[in-house]
Amino acid sequence: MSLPARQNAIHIEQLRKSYSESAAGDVHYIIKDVNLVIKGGEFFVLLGPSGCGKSTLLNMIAGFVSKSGGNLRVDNVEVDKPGRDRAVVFQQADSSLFPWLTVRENVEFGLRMKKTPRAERRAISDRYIGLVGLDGHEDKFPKELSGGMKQRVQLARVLANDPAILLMDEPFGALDAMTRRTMQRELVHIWRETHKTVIFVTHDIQEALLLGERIGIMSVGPSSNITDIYDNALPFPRDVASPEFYALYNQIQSHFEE
Ligand SMILES: Nc1ncnc2c1ncn2[C@@H]1O[C@H](COP(=O)(O)OP(=O)(O)OP(=O)(O)O)[C@@H](O)[C@H]1O
Repeated sequence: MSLPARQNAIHIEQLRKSYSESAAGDVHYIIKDVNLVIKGGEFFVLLGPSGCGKSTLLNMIAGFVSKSGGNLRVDNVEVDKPGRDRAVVFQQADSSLFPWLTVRENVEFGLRMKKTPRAERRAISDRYIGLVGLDGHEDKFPKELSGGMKQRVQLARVLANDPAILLMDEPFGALDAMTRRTMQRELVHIWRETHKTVIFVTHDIQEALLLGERIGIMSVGPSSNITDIYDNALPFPRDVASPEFYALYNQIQSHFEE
């Protein structure tokens, strides 16, 4: 019998994406020949400069963007559309929350769609509202919340639907530094508690090192690719002031210099 941590693995082979083909038949690839295996339960960070194709790759795994070539399988099933096993957390929580619903109603929205009984819905929303630190705010509307609180609601809503794979596209990019640090800590806590597979996109090296078990470096586009993968076995909670953290930071930064 396979262990739960082995499920939800993602296999990517020679994956390509192009949006255009010139009259001469030249193909302009955004990403080209990406090969990657992500283990179930792993926290994987995709790190790369702006415009290199991180979101494109994430949206292909989500099933929002079709591939132009290669293979992309989740649990050995080829991805060709979005699925309940995968959920995306976007940078802007505003666009994903319903302004006319309270925090609790937003968190329970997917469960309502699935016709989960009321008592069960309540128990699940209580759990995740608590997990993201929003106890006491259940009856507030999005307009009454700060940016960080809205991002927590988005995360609680995604978690309430219990996807096996969390696809996070610079989810803390719009937050102030202190809130961002708190959210990073909470995400690590949630990941260690729920054993979900996480793919987290960022262009911030420190964020990548605070979160990831492995960090995949994407090259500058076009025809972007994952050029290097770093293992990050530093213990949690990670200490940005430790010599090991600093050494790994410098190693990764050297990719983006010149
Ligand atoms: N629908 C589209 N049609 C054509 N080109 C697109 C489309 N979506 C993205 N691109 C191009 O693909 C490239 C990669 O974009 P993508 O958003 O994946 O990069 P990114 O690494 O996530 O960038 P950032 O860090 O700035 O968010 C960019 O050059 C972008 O212009």
